[in-house]
Amino acid sequence: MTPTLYRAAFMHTPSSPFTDADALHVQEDGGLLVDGGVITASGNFAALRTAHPGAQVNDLRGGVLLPGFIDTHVHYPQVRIIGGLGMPLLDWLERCALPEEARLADHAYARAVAKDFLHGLRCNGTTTALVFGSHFKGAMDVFFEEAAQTGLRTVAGQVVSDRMLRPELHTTPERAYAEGKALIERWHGVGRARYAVTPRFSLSAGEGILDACAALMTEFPDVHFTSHINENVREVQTVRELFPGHLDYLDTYDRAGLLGRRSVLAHSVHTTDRELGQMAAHHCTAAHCPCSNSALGSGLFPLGRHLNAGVHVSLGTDVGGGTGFSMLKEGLQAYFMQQLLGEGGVPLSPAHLLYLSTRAGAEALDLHEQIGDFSVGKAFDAVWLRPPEGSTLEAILGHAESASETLAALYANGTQADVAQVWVGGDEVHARTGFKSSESVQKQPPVLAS
Ligand SMILES: Nc1nc2[nH]cnc2c(=O)[nH]1
Ligand SMILES: [Zn+2]
Repeated sequence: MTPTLYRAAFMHTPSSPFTDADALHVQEDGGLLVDGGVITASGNFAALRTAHPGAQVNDLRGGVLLPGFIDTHVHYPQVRIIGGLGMPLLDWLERCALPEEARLADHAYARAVAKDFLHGLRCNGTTTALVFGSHFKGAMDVFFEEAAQTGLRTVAGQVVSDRMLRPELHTTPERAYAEGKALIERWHGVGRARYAVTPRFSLSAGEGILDACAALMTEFPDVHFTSHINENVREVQTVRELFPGHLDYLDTYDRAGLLGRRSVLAHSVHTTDRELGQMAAHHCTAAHCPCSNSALGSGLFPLGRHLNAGVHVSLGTDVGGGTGFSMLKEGLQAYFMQQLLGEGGVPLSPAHLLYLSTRAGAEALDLHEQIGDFSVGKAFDAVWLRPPEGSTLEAILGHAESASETLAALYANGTQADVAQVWVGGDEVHARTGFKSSESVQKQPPVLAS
């Protein structure tokens, strides 16, 4: 097939702005040559055009092209209950989340929810997600089937628990192991799907369930692990009471043998220094979910303490405790919360926000050799942000004087309405009306005027 040369103003962070002052890479009139879904050359458009005269040009000027967003904590069964405000975590679970999760016992209902959920991801420019699944195996088969239809990259797992939720959401260690094994064998590594072993949290998963999870991870060492940790003070206190012989919340996962390079722990708001030290030693990731932490009043994420301890941090929307699928909004809320911490906060630049919503997620999932930025050899996973004509964001971008200003404006103002087109591995997975790649795109000067 003829390679495609994408012409766009693009930005990406091939390294971390937390450790590299020059992490933000910008091409104002850039070119990305894509062959077989993989970026084979990257640089200035004119130079690439000369070097590759036979390539088919896809002109994406008039917007900004970013690597596809990577959401590292989002719940599939909760898409239809986004917006339950005014409750702390445990009340919200009981009143909003769990009744809806019980409805996914019905496969037809689960399929409709999966479609809504996957649509929410892709129309917000999210190309990869670490997905907290359903308690029901059937609803997970349905989810993976639907995800394969969309072309998105998903790392997802059946959620397992054996106490303190609702009886219909409880399983046994034997069933958790058997159903997890069947799902891994059917879906892990098939197309763009991967599997994550997913106990809901230690509050609802006794030692037998955690051991069943560990057995799966021993048998299938390249699967992922995800759960919640230290989100809410009442939750932390209850876990302490349920595991009197353990040092702390992290120790409940650690002693079961669940922590490693591919472990992503969501929230981590009330984490102790001992736990941070152990998370760093195990190379775990903390998935920061700032909109959810705000909506449920869980607390202000201590980003500086995580970074100082050497804990990797990524970003998650935590739909439906969170307030929607937009990783732009999540980045902005992460910025707000560090601002609110005053001197204890980490000042986040636009480059940090881009890194947290793209490359940091790829690192969390150990997929950074394949996705997360626009380096040569990476899959072409991308989101083209192009504000609608007449929008405020269009006016702001037209007057931005630097790449950093443009990026800040995108995070401060961008919404789903600005997502014009989305690709995974070079395949178009979403196009706003009027922006199909088969249709001719209106030619406009680059937003990043030099
Ligand atoms: N935010 C959030 N925290 C949890 N802890 C256990 N389950 C959940 C959930 O569904 N959402
Ligand atoms: Zn969650």
